[in-house]
Amino acid sequence: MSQPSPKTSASQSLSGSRPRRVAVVLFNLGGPDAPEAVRPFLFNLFADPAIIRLPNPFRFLIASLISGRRAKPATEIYAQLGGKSPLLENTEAQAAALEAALGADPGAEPAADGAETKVFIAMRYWHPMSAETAARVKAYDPDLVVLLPLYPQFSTTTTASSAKVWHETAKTVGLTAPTRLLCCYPTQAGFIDASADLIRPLYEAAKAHGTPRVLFSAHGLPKKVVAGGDPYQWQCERTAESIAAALGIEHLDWVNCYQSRVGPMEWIGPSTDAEIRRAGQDGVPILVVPMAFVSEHSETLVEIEIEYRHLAKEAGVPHFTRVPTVGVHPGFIDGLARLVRQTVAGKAAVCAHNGDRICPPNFPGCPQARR
Ligand SMILES: C=CC1=C(C)c2cc3[nH]c(cc4nc(cc5[nH]c(cc1n2)c(C)c5CCC(=O)O)C(CCC(=O)O)=C4C)c(C)c3C=C
Ligand SMILES: [Fe+2]
Ligand SMILES: [Fe+2]
Repeated sequence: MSQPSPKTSASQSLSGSRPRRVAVVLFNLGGPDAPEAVRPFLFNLFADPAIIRLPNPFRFLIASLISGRRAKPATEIYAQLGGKSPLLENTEAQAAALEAALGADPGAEPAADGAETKVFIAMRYWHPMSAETAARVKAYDPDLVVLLPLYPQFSTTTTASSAKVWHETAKTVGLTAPTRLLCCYPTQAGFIDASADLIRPLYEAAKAHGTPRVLFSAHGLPKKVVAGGDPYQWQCERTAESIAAALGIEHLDWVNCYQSRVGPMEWIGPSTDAEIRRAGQDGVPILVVPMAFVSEHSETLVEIEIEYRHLAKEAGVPHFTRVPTVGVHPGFIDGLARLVRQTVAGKAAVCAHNGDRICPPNFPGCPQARR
């Protein structure tokens, strides 16, 4: 880890000058790093007011109850991955790739003007969490902080929850540098083209088994959250249409569906399992594209790879393909680097879900329009 280079003034304002030292903070969910961590990880998740919308002490009570009940099945899920989630190591690989991409091309557009950039990780429900990362970012002493969620689509349950905790924690540790949140990028070219790139050869291979159907499968949300104004489903639909268009396959058979439901509430649909059964009835091969996740973890490596593959076999689907997440695909990483540069340059991308542009006022599905 390099030492920060000297700056003219620690409290240098951004107005009228480009930042010289930028901290990019990647937000992700976090996952248990050992079997003993599963229950406290789940407690942190269900104690989040963005997930369980109750005041305390009821929320903590419910979180304690649900995490206790869910710990056993969740531990079994993580046991299939060696007892831990691979999310942190995969996010670290993305952080290293992004840092390299940001440092590698000083001539890129828009120019970063020689700003030194360091990439950090703040997980929401397991380590490293905001408190430890905010302290490390403060020690780096940046003159700009860019918050970059590894969630292409904005949700109150993910990006907004992480941003809220980040701002509270930054205040607690005395991190006062100007901070910009890059809210979302569901149709950003780098993300979309990298996704299409990964699908194309697998689609060609699946054609040997019939005309494939592409299932763009996103993590679901309770219907109530969407009815409350969460733009996540709207943005997921835009991602699915954009990847489908980028594939450039005539008469492509595709559907947008939702996985990973937990709890008794009604969730948005159609569900991925219902779509797998329908594909079985129709006798078509399927490709499952995890379009709301950008790296591998339990929801892709267990739920899709093991559980859905098994369900597809039972349902009579002739051929099942799990498409990998974009991970460190150079097109995806370069797309993120471009968004960061735009944000640093103050040009755009504070809200990047409308391509690479700031959304017009009250643009449907834009989280900025709801403030
Ligand atoms: C697009 C990203 C995600 C949204 C939206 C989201 C909402 C959401 N999640 C739960 C409950 C659980 N999620 C769990 C795991 C998990 N969730 C996401 C992403 C989103 N969640 C990821 C990346 C992961 C995987 C973590 C890992 O494996 O490392 C879990 C734990 C696993 C399990 O028990 O199945 C729960 C529980 C809710 C309730 C919710 C919206 C209200
Ligand atoms: Fe989740
Ligand atoms: Fe937007």
